[in-house]
Amino acid sequence: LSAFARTYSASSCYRSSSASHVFLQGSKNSRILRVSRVGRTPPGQTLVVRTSGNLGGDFGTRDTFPEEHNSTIPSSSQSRLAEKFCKPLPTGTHALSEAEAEALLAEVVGWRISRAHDAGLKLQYDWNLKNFKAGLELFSRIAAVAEAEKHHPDLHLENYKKVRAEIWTHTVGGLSENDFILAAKINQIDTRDLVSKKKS
Ligand SMILES: C[C@H](O)[C@H](O)[C@H]1CNC2=NC(N)=NC(=O)C2=N1
Repeated sequence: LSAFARTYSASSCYRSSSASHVFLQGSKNSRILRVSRVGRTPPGQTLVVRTSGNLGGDFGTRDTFPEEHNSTIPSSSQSRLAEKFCKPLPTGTHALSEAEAEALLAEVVGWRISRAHDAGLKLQYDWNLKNFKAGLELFSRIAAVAEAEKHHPDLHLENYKKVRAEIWTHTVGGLSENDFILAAKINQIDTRDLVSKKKS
């Protein structure tokens, strides 16, 4: 791999209609890359993309790219969780331990675990949106996923365009696999038309 090989924990990588573009949706924003060649790239393999410029901060790189670099397609584990379904938990199910939660966290790009001192663990994700209406639109897209899964996040819309989702399993008072499944499905929501382009 070239010295500039980068491994992106992109939440999803898919081709737009024109075969010349691949869309890498990163943890916070998304960028369109001009692809020098498009081939079938199964998850876990390396997709060679040619960028027309700097990818910017959300992929964790700030230096300008040389002509070509390599991105690794996210491992299939991310889609593994997104393909599962939330299920009612048997009574007495325990919340995941911190170690179990950390292990699953690797499969939900951009989410973090919050450890409120007196409460159980929660998953959190923040979006910076274009405007207030985009925030409400994101709420309704998340609501569709939550209703389908019968598993619901707390949603906050503050400073008119910042949305935070918090997920935990009320019945166990902490995290369960259901929370990570919901987070993985939320990661599949296309937010390109809602997120703010500038970093803030
Ligand atoms: C009956 C209904 O499905 C249950 O009350 C669901 C609703 N949504 C839920 N959402 C979350 N986050 N935790 C739960 O325990 C939960 N329980």
